[in-house]
Amino acid sequence: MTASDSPPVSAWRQRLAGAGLAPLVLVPALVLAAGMAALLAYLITWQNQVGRLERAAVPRLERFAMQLFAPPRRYTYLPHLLANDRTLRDALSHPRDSALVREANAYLERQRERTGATVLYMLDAHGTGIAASNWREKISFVGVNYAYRPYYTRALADGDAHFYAMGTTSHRPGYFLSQLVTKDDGGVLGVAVVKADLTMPDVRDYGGEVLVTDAGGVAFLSSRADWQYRPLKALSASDGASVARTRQYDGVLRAPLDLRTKRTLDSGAAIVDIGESGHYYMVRRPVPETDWHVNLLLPLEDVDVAAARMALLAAGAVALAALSLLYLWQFRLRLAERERSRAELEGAHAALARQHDALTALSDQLRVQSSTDSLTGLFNRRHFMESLERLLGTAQRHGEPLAAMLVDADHFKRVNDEHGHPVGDETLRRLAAVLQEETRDGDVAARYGGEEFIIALPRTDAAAALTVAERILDRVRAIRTPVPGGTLTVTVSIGLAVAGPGEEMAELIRRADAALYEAKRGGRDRVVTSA
Ligand SMILES: Nc1nc2c(ncn2[C@@H]2O[C@H](COP(=O)(O)OP(=O)(O)OP(=O)(O)O)[C@@H](O)[C@H]2O)c(=O)[nH]1
Repeated sequence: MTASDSPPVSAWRQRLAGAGLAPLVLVPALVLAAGMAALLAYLITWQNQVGRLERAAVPRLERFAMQLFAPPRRYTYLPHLLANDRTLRDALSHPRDSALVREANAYLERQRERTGATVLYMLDAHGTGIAASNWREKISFVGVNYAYRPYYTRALADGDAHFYAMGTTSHRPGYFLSQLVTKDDGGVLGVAVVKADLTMPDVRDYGGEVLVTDAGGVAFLSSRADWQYRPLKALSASDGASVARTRQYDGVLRAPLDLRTKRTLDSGAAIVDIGESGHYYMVRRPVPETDWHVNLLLPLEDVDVAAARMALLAAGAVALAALSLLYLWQFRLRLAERERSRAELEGAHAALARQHDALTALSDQLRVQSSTDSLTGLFNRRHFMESLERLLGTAQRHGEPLAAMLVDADHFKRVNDEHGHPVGDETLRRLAAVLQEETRDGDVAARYGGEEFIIALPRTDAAAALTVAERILDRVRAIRTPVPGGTLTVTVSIGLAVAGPGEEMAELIRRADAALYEAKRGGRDRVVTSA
């Protein structure tokens, strides 16, 4: 098949529909369209909802940081105060003097109560705790060496320091403020330290979870109790070693949270899964002056549900629209089909009507032919006999006269013999024309056989019929048929009979024939009326 003789598109469409192929093509197309719409709606809704979360997340993080770090800043003055206190300096100078140390402990205890800080303590020049506000407690800082802690080393180097860290003894995160304590001669006497615990601010209205993680990713502050002291992911070897060395999570560190990053967004935030807990939008910020991070985790279940709902709606809408279009299309096809059937029916009907007309014409023609004599155009003998039978019946019912006359050409054999058969035929046609012209409507003139004619004249009595016969004789005498060398004239003899009451048709004809015989015998070219 070439391009030029391929069927037009509409024909293909009809073929598709007709062959039942439409569902094979349309159903997958519909499913694909609905699927695409669902996907698009899902992505757009998801993006919008996450955008909304993202816009809300940053101010929450800032608020959190403010709440977290506001309290410790209140204590910046305190280490300096301790470093210059005579009692404490005395205790540092004479650490073996238990009375001085007791006095220092009591002083620190009072200051702690007054200020609300978590622990106040004094380290000697080697970093060992000499006096502490928690000296009475089971886990006291007295006697513990903190020389490796940055707040100590930095104070030695810089005079003072502030430092956020996990407490190695308390295992609680805090804000450490330190101040170098010097002797009057400038030598190092020790370091005064104030620790303010960091506590978890109230984040109930954040719509999610907040975690503060250290450099190794351990969540040391968490809005969810079961996430506290758990690394976000399994600790790296070096982080594990560091945790072991500093001993800051001894006895509290738990299994990793198993955080898996699914996607990183342009903003730097990420979509993560946390173990079996679910699916979260996660944004994190470093905490200034520390190696910590604040992490905000917002659950994405609602976003997923909203996106899925929109996807479902979009797919439904597309499916509905597509089904409506399909229905319209089918409806149009069916309309076109019906229109075509109607046109076909009308065509068939018109063809039938034409056939019917042709048959009627043929039948008329046959009827005329079957009742007509082909040479003269007059009725034939069979038709005449049927007509006479009917006319005779009518005449007798109404008591009306009916005449019958037999008209026979005289010496016609001679015409044929002398001038040939065609001249004979022409003569017969001219005789027939005279008979046709001389009879009225309602009369029936027919060729009875050979050169003999017969006429039925209803409502005609003998006298009237005689007049007609005389006129026929005259007209025949006047016929001039051209023949080689001149013209031919003919005469006819007529036998006339008028039907008697109740007379049979055969009898009437027989009497007319007898009268005709009389006319021939009487010399021809005349009319004889049956008695
Ligand atoms: N040309 C022609 N001749 C016909 C036709 N039918 C009959 N004839 C002839 O008419 C002639 C009739 O002859 P006959 O019956 O002997 O009678 P006639 O010669 O007319 O003599 P009369 O009737 O006694 O006057 C015959 O020669 C037939 O052949 C016809 O259709 N055409």
